[in-house]
Amino acid sequence: MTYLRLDKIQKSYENGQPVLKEFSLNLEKGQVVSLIGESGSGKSTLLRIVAGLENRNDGEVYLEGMRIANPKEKLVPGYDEIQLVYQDYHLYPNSSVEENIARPLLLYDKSYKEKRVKTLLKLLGLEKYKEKLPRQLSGGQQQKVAIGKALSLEPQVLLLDEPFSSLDTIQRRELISELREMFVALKVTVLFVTHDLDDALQMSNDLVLVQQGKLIQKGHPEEIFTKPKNLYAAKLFSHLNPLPGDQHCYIRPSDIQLYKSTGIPAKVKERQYLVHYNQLTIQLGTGEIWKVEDKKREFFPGQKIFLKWDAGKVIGPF
Ligand SMILES: Nc1ncnc2c1ncn2[C@@H]1O[C@H](COP(=O)(O)OP(=O)(O)OP(=O)(O)O)[C@@H](O)[C@H]1O
Repeated sequence: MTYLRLDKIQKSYENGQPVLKEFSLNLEKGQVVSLIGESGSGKSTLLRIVAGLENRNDGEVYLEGMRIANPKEKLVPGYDEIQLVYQDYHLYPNSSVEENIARPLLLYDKSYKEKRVKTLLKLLGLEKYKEKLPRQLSGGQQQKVAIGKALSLEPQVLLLDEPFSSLDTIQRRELISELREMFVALKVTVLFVTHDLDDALQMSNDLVLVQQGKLIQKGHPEEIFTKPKNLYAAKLFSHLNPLPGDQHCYIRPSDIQLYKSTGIPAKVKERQYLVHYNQLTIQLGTGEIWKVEDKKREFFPGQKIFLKWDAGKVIGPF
């Protein structure tokens, strides 16, 4: 049986356009999936529906066969088994790290509570900060506390709604790799929402792309990179150069080989130093402006350049 099942979810807010359109997705136990979509594509709405915190118009959510009720059907909306973590940490400002993590366990047995909090502090590397208040911690550490708080009830499903947006790139990368290991160790099923492909790739190999409330494509990043279903999926991974005479087909900068004498001629307009290559802006004889990757860093503005690519790498038509 599928562990977490989202079945044809439909959602519109009052008098509004549909925000989610027949959205279906199946997750296995312990699977970590990154859901990527532009701002306004319905990602947060979807997570709130999965958590049982937002009413859906149609469709169902099941966790191990148990139907997740809409908030209007329940006295206390939401489920202990499904925890949602947001970007803003929702921590108790006057409680220590330890107390924050213990807070959802108020009604639990003291020895269980102590054991659980100790385990989470250790897993999250927060032992030495356990007495500190949230404001005495960095953004990354505060986010760890928020995740610890969400994990204290031993949820089976953790929903992460852009939880790292306020952190800088290095903090994000480190935190994501630590959390990824922890999620595997705890066998928790995770749906991670982001609009950042890098964050998504750091977190998991299972990607789901959402556009305007619809699931566009899901699968391994390599599959989406080589066989994107639409222009949005294709553009997520790199710039696309439109083929001359066929504006619906494209070639990626990384799939173009550069030569000094044979191939399709172009002229180098600009050169930008990037970490692994120089990005060249070039103009083709037909007038198109393209981006290409000069991995050997050998071309300069004003120079002639010649291009070749494998017809199999052409993307589209879209
Ligand atoms: N409570 C609400 N009432 C009315 N409309 C809403 C409500 N919440 C969200 N929306 C609308 O639903 C659409 C989807 O919003 P949602 O927050 O789910 O998208 P998102 O993909 O999470 O966006 P972002 O990445 O910016 O957080 C948007 O057009 C938004 O304005």
